[in-house]
Amino acid sequence: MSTTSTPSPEDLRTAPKVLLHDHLDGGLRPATIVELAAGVGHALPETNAESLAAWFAEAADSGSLERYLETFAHTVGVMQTAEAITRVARECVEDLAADGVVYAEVRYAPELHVEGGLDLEEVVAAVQQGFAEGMAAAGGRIEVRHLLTAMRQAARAMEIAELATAWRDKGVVGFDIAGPEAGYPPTRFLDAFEYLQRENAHFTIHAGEGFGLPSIWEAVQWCGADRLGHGVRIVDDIEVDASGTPRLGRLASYVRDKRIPLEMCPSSNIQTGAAPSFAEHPIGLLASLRFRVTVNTDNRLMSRTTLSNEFAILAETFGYGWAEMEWLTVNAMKSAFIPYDERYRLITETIKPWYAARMDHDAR
Ligand SMILES: O=c1[nH]cnc2c1ncn2[C@@H]1O[C@H](CO)[C@@H](O)[C@H]1O
Ligand SMILES: [Zn+2]
Repeated sequence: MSTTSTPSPEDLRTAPKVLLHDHLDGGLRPATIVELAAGVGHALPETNAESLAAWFAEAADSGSLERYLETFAHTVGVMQTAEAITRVARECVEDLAADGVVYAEVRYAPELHVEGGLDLEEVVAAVQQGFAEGMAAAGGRIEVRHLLTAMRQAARAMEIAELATAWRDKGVVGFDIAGPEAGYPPTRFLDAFEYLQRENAHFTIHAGEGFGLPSIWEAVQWCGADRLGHGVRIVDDIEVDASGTPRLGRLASYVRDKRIPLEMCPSSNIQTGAAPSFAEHPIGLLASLRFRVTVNTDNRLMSRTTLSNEFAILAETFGYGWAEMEWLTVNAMKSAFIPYDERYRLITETIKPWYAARMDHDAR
């Protein structure tokens, strides 16, 4: 299903895209961090926007998830007032809309934004305000929803899960856990996941990034995750023999058979050491085996990336053309946490017509 022409970065930017895994506190504009930090007296490693951008990319490029996460001290540190949070949320929507994203689920951990005296509700309200302003300014070109994250090293998952259900009709569509994976298995938060299942609510779990198969197995088979954040290590359950024939183990088969979406983030995975290189990134194998693969940014600031840039990397590395990009985009839209009729409408009215017209144009 390969198309002949390789899409240019500009083409990739205009194509309608869907983003399921993007951290609000991993996508700030460097200039905004500089301004906000000056306002609250937060000390930054660099005070000029361009040097700060380079610092984040370099510091996050450590090969370890734990060290990668240390850089968030300088984003979370300037997101402690309602005004700052609203501004960051509004700019996030603007930046995603400018990159051609038509639907996004943006996540953050409310518990990390209470150091300036806000309560959890006020944090979510501040984000919602910014999202609403950004969407209004984009004039209907983009829909953005929240996912509320609980931090694995903390013990507030149940509270955050309840916050997610309290806000479910006001912009929040799901729940997640993030932070260091090794030593913090998903079952630590089983009460929160069971609560969400009883509430008919949706959740994704960061699993198979900084730790391997046991983490994915717990996320899916104990906790009932609707989607997997990254999930790259599922390849450890796939054996490719000398003739190149892949054999799936039981967990990999289950994930593929159940169409459990994998929120893959190529650039981020290289930085944290979850994948050795773009060419060896598991997304190539998993997409060829028809897992429900989706493409995401994770942290645009730390990876100095955009969703269209992640697609450009895949186009270059694996030769993906418009057909593959449409498949990945429809996969993401099918996997979103908004109601079926809304997903269906975006697929049939926004996504499919655009790719059909584009491929038709190329075929002439
Ligand atoms: O790829 C990741 N794996 C695990 N945790 C992450 C990743 N990216 C960001 N965060 C963590 O999620 C928090 C809420 O957005 C961030 O503050 C960061 O600590
Ligand atoms: Zn993430």
